[in-house]
Amino acid sequence: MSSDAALARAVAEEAGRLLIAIRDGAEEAGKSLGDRGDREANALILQRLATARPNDCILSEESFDDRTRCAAQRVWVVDPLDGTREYASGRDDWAVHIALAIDGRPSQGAVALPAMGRTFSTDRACPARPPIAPRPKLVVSRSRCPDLALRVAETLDAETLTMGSAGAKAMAVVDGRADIYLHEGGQYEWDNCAPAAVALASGLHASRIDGSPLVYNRENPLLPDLLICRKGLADAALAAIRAVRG
Ligand SMILES: Nc1ncnc2c1ncn2[C@@H]1O[C@H](COP(=O)(O)O)[C@@H](OP(=O)(O)O)[C@H]1O
Ligand SMILES: [Mg+2]
Repeated sequence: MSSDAALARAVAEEAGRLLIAIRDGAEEAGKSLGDRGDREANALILQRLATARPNDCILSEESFDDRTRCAAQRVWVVDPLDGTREYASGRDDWAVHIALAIDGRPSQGAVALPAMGRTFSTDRACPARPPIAPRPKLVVSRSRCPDLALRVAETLDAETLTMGSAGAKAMAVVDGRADIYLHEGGQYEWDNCAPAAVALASGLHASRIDGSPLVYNRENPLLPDLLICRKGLADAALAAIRAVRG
């Protein structure tokens, strides 16, 4: 039997190949293409996880949540297509997220970036990251950039980069293309559970913006803010967030 991380990686890559094939062959575009990608990737992931781990629960962005998962220890937290609007507009910054939360902790998981041909997972060695530059790079949502992030960038004298998908942004910090990913204003557990699991496993800081731990499998899956960054920047980023929030 494969490990939970290897399962997450294999299923995320398979869903990624399906999403690429759907987009390459699609006659539809825009929202209907995004909806089809969400739906078909979700069906594939649910089927694979149910077969491989029949006793586990699943929380997916694209499935009805009857909350039976709330009593379970092991819950797969799935976003079959994160960055749907980027996927549907032909961009590369979208991801497949598959994580396993155990007792609410983001324990194992994978983030596939199919259009970039890359998959990151909790069981793969942490990539060598360059030293933190004097002017760190802070990556933010391209369509819902929070004012807080811009003000923190100013406080830290950081350069800002914009990108779609929480997974794509978090993996940019994992592989050293960016140093900080900061979000507030709304996200759900499926948007950030796999990114946080991979970030933590690769030695990064990942928390809420008040510095408290990210906790999953809550009754209400709203998890509206997060900070993922190089450990050496965490104190400065949290202090800047506190200062800006007042
Ligand atoms: N303010 C907000 N409210 C709800 N969801 C949000 C949000 N900001 C970002 N998200 C979700 O977080 C994911 C990454 O967003 P972004 O690209 O803006 O960083 C997207 O997931 P989906 O693409 O799965 O819907 C998006 O819907
Ligand atoms: Mg999402």
